[in-house]
Amino acid sequence: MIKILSAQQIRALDAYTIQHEPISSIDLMERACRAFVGWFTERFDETQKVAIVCGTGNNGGDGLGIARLLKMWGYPVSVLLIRGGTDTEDFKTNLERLKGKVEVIEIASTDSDLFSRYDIVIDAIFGSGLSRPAEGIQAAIIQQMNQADVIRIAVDIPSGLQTDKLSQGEIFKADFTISFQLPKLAFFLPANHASVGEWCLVDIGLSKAFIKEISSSHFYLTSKYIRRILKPRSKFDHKGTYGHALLIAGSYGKIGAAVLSGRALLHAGVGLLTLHIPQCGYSIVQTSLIEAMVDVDAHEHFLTTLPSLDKYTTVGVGPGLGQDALTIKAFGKLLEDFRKPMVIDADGLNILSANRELLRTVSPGSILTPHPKEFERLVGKWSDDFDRLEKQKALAKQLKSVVVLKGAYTSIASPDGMVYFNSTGNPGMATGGTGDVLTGILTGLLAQGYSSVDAAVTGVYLHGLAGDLAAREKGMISLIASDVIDFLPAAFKKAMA
Ligand SMILES: NC(=O)C1=CN([C@@H]2O[C@H](COP(=O)(O)OP(=O)(O)OC[C@H]3O[C@@H](n4cnc5c(N)ncnc54)[C@H](O)[C@@H]3O)[C@@H](O)[C@H]2O)[C@@H](O)CC1
Ligand SMILES: Nc1ncnc2c1ncn2[C@@H]1O[C@H](COP(=O)(O)OP(=O)(O)O)[C@@H](O)[C@H]1O
Ligand SMILES: [K+]
Repeated sequence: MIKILSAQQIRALDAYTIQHEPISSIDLMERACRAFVGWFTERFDETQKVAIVCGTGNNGGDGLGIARLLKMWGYPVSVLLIRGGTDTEDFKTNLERLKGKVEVIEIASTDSDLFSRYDIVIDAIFGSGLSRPAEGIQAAIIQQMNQADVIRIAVDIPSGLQTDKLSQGEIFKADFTISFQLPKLAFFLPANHASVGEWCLVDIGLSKAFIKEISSSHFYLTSKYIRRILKPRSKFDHKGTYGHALLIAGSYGKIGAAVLSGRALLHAGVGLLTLHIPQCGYSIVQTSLIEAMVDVDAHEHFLTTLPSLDKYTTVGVGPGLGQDALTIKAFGKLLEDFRKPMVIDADGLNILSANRELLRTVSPGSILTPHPKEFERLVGKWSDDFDRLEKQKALAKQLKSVVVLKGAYTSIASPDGMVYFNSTGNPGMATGGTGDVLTGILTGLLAQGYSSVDAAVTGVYLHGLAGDLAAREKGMISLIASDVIDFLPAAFKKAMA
């Protein structure tokens, strides 16, 4: 799991590394420059004409160092320098080291067309030291960089983008952001995608001991972390070891949701599965999910009655349920009677939004899986992505449950204020039914005894990984929810390898 640190914590991390490794600040900067150049030279050849736009802080210092190294590699490089503010010591040193090696053009206005003779523009104006929106000459140059017909690459973070709070004003629109060691919170928020582009991390040897010790409430999920959670099977395990899940899903015209969810639940490793469905779904489910048992509702078309709940380890509820008055009543009774953690999705969430008194009865430790529209119904409109994140944390705390907000970088908020951003998944999964698949996986993991947070984190990761493996074979456009289920076994194998 990778910690996501605030701008202030990143500064402290830099300072700690310098003091305790120990390494001089300029040598650390040189390491950052080399790491950037390592990434760059693997992708672009020496025919590319490169402009590096530098400010006068340490991000600008990085830019100058990168210019010197790229020149050594044989790239045609120019530095465009924007004066203003105080020059940092490492900036000054790197400017000195550049003398006679690379052309440095000081730019004081944007009158001329600065970028038409370049193929690639590297942005080193502001890094994590940005303290207010870019304005004046910096803003005008960022604007011109954004309009130029070039490949845009940001050093550490796009200039103008705040690391951990709402950004305003002109922001560099990177095709690639090469970030030093740790990702920034800003990278995970939808509104920043156009600025951050495709991002990657390069290791610059910042203190691992400091990173381990420092507290953070934001994390980025890694395969290593998931492998540690997943439990291998033991010789004498039997189906009772892995729980009996009850899935309440489907209504007339939406029995497919129950089938998708149920299939995923079985492949997630549950011991036993019973589906509770309306009568119209009986033959469909019995023929398509032969491993599952079926309990039939009193109603032909939707949920109105509940089976006896005692024997179930956990419940997954919501996909394709509909919102008939009788369904709402049965759902309310389910929340009241089943006091163990359960997974609530789709119409389960919509019913909660429309019948807010039911929120009080959500069993602590449950997992709620809204997509952004369902989340808006639950918490109201948000003013920006940071506000949305706060609302997600608040709901998790209020319900003492895990709130999984689905989308790119699905975020998982735990009741104790932690947020985990998922690293798997792709836009091929933006297709009907993939959410139902996730509900099945999460219910399956809860049934097997994983804690709610572990089940949510692991399930979201595996769901995305299955989607990635499916997309590799089928492509994103043709990918359907069933493909995600088909690749779930491969995802489990890969995650546990
Ligand atoms: N030893 C270190 O501290 C290392 C720092 N590194 C680089 O240093 C960067 C951070 O450097 P700095 O802290 O010097 O800051 P920046 O280079 O990000 O910012 C430059 C300066 O601009 C000022 N400023 C902020 N917002 C402004 C605005 N809107 N308009 C005008 N001026 C503004 C700031 O006060 C700061 O002095 C990182 O992003 C990274 O690129 C790397 O070299 C790795 C090592
Ligand atoms: N652009 C994307 N990147 C990664 N994952 C995505 C993307 N779009 C959708 N997904 C994933 O697909 C699933 C969609 O769920 P949902 O909207 O509930 O679908 P449905 O209700 O049709 O089942 C979520 O798990 C979401 O994270
Ligand atoms: K930058």
